[in-house]
Amino acid sequence: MPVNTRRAALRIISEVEEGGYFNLILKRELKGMEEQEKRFTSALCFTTLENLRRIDYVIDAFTKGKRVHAFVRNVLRLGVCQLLFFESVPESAAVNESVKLMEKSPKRQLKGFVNAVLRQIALRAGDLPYPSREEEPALFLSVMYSYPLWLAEKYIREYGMDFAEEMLSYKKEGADTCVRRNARKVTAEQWENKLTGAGFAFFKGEYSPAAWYIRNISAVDQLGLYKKGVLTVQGEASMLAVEAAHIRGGEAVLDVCAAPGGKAAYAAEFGPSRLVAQDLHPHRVKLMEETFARLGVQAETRVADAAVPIPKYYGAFDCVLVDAPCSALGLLYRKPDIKGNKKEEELAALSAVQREILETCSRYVKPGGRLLYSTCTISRQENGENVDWFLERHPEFAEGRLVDHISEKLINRAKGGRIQLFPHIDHIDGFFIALLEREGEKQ
Ligand SMILES: C[S@@+](CC[C@H](N)C(=O)[O-])C[C@H]1O[C@@H](n2cnc3c(N)ncnc32)[C@H](O)[C@@H]1O
Repeated sequence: MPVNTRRAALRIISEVEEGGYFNLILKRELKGMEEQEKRFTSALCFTTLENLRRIDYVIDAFTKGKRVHAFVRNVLRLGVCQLLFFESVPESAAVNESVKLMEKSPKRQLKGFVNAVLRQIALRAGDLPYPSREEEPALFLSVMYSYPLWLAEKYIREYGMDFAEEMLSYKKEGADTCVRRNARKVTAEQWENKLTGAGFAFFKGEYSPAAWYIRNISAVDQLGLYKKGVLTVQGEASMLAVEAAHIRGGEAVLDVCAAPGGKAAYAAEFGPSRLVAQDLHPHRVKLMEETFARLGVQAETRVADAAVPIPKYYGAFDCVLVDAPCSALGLLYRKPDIKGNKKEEELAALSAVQREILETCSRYVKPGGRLLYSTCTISRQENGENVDWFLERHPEFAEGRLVDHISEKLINRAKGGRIQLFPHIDHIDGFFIALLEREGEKQ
């Protein structure tokens, strides 16, 4: 593989390290490359970021904890990544190509150091000094699967070591994109022909009747069917959250954390007479309006803080969706660039906001109506504990029968009105869904 691929990879991981968006930087750097070069560069960056803690642990062990300049560390990271995870790259190429990256750099005087460190690591590749699973279980999980130590400790505490390891070691297989048919633009009968006509290989989702997976597509927003609004990209777990709300034709529906509009657009398919979709951030409301325009969805959109009461909404909605801002731990398995940066303090702060939003928005539910609380996280603090807290304060609400509104394949996993989905068990995003019903006769 020519040196330009590794140079591009070096620029990408350096920029991500400085806070840049992986997908955007990757897209820029891949422009103009041959297909094979694109595949190698993407895989090298993805694998390096996905295994960053493990790679750094190895580098630190072989540089005896010395401070290593950021540029040199990134060169070493790419080299170690190839040595540990790329069987197709010979050891000599992994080392020599890394040394070449040093040659034209301001740190070229350290190319001997890079050469020596990588050669030592190559020699010990089958026998690296990782932490012991028995003696330091949390450190072992954190290093081997490259997650923050606090998260490994939390998962061990909440789920036990074996389950925690299954969660943290899970990797997304394949490159399938989950999409939803937009019933406004294409009938169920036309749908498969449309996908076939566009040359896609595709298959149906396992849980949601609306979920379809298209194999190996990139730049979805450039596809004709996407631009025309025939399909939209949405995770299957997110579809399940909307289905759990069992919205019926003619109902008034409010989505209080709605941008960029995925769930609200799906909610529209169930024929509400009124759909209000709001979000805190004006730029995200704009994105949502673009989504709705593309899909032909009619909704009242608004910028609003869901924690601040709107008295005219009291008792006005049959169904209120609270798809709360959350720590997104359920998505980390497919987000190599952010999985290592999550901060524990975030969780308590988010839980407080989620409670405020639940408290405020529960008032908008009509007697006999539903409050659907969802997050894309795996954190009891943000999920079950919030629902317990809410139900304790609101005896007028009770858990609904989620089993009536969720795929048969998930019935055993639902407890009362709630379900926690796990990527390593369900092979979809790690969502939490809770269906809460307000007592009283539906008018
Ligand atoms: C999980 S995302 C929503 C995804 C959306 N429901 C969908 O399916 O496309 C959470 C949203 O909550 C918004 N948000 C954060 N704090 C909020 C608040 N206090 N009030 C309203 N929206 C808020 C964020 O801007 C973000 O768009």
